[in-house]
Amino acid sequence: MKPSLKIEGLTKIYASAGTGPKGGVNDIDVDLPAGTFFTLLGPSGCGKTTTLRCLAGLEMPDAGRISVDGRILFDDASHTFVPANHRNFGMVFQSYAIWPHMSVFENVAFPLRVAKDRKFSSTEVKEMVERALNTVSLSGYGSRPATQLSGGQQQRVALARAIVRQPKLLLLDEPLSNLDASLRDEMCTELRRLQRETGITTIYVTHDQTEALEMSDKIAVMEAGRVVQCASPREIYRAPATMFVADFVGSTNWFEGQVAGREGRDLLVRVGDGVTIACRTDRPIADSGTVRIAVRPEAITVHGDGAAINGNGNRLAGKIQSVGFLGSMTRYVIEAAAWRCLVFEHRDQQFAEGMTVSLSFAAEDALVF
Ligand SMILES: Nc1ncnc2c1ncn2[C@@H]1O[C@H](COP(=O)(O)OP(=O)(O)OP(=O)(O)O)[C@@H](O)[C@H]1O
Repeated sequence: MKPSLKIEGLTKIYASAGTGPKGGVNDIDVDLPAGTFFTLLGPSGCGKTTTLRCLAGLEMPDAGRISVDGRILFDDASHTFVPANHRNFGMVFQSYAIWPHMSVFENVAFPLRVAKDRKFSSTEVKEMVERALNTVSLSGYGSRPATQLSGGQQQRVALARAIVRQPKLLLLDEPLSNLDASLRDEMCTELRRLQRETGITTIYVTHDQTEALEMSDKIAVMEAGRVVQCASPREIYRAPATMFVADFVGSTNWFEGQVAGREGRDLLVRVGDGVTIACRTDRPIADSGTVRIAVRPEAITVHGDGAAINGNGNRLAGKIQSVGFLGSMTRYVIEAAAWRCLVFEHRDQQFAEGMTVSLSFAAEDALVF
């Protein structure tokens, strides 16, 4: 696939008024093939919006280089900066900013009417607006006043306006955060469909890990102005590069213990009196010292006391502390070797509070940090 967006060493530091930490982003590298749905994911203040604003041309970076389809938009070395209105990017922000005094048609036509680099004939405008409205499933809504639309429909109008000029890049900053939960789910699916159909390279900003995992081809997890891992949703979830990523994306059980040696490909870690966890790891970890182990709640299986457990892997004795019925799964909180473990099981509830049980999980599911 041909490359689309390339960001190299992007840095934007905001001068802090006081002595506190400086905000912004530091040394961001991203290289995406055309047509990627790419998500910047991280907690509040980690630099997602700053990165997006630098891409949009709304912010002047301090250093680095940004190019789209080989066209350089920013390069500090050659003092290149293409202003926002010459980038032809579509943008949708949290407050989707639909103009209430205009019809749906005029809202979507707006970027074509104000375009400085091209004049569009009225036939072109009509065709382009109708195509955009059709893409967001709002054909026939053109003459409606924008104020007579539901929140979800207004969001679609904002999207239609963003894609009407068939932009090279679509920039979305938390576009679903003002919608209620069921509408958000629907728009998640809709956005993904729209992106696949149009093939527009999309940069999506969110702090919601579920949205990120569900929609993205690739995710960059950000922490304190830096990208700490950039990978597919599966890899981010299954092989988090740092404790921060393991903690931020999905739920994790943490154990802490002393390295007790190695057995074949496994590192053995003592996490309690006579309790050792085997962790399959390729990371270079010293044969002594303290480490932390992360195990996902769904990687653990609960067995009845004394039940035969097939196969190799880790075994811990435990006691059920609480049971929660969540419809499609059961959530157990279990005390095991003085650790509090969260377990998600898709089987119907089989164990009750206070029962003695055994937990098992594979060495491959015990990630060591
Ligand atoms: N104009 C500005 N002046 C000074 N500091 C800023 C400015 N804009 C952002 N910052 C700081 O830069 C850091 C990154 O902010 P940014 O808005 O990019 O984070 P974010 O990840 O998008 O957060 P949120 O999810 O809350 O929107 C923060 O520490 C923020 O306070």
